[in-house]
Amino acid sequence: MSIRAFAFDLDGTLADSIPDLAHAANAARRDAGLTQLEETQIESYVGDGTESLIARAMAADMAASFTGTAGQKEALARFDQHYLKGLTLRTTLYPGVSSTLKELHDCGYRLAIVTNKPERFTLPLLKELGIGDLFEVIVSGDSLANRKPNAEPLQYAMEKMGVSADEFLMVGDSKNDILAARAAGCKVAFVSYGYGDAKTIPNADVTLTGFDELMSWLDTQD
Ligand SMILES: O=C(O)COP(=O)(O)O
Ligand SMILES: [Mg+2]
Repeated sequence: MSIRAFAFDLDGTLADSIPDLAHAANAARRDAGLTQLEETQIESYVGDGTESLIARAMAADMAASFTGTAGQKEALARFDQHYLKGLTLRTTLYPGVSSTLKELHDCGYRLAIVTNKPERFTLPLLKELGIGDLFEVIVSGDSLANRKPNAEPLQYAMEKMGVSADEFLMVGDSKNDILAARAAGCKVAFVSYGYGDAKTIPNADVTLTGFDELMSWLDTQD
């Protein structure tokens, strides 16, 4: 079966959102009287949703988890305020993303977003980046009971678009994207320019070093 539909991860795949995420996380740390962290350190905390990002960023510890303490809730509220004020101050689409998405859309492929980012950030971010109208399904980290690496968001997107797993390709930059695709039984492309650590990433069906390589890979499939 050939590919008819795509699910795209957002952070680290379509958009380089670290500068604004790091700025907001550091602003939440400043509000709590903590020192500023390097962007690269905050980058390593992204991928499991905003609550995890905040728990890790406030503790400066990858092993920290969000347990809903008063301090974490306060930090999350502060982060929300800061991030919503500047979702796209320094966030940009990666090279080739806009043109490739438009080409896929014009060719009749069905496009979805499957991100762990909460909906309150996902929807305005896609709009500000000028690509929101290209997607017929947008599944955020808090849209359903489970998020990636669970199969549920991909299964939901496939059902909404009426495509089967062998017609569906997940494109993402993290372990969660690959595990979710495997759990849902669909193919997966790993983009190596994102935030995932290639050393810890399970095997994907294809690795793309640039987003526009998707078109040439697609030509090889049937
Ligand atoms: O916000 C996150 O934790 C990650 O978002 P992503 O799933 O689009 O990479
Ligand atoms: Mg990602």
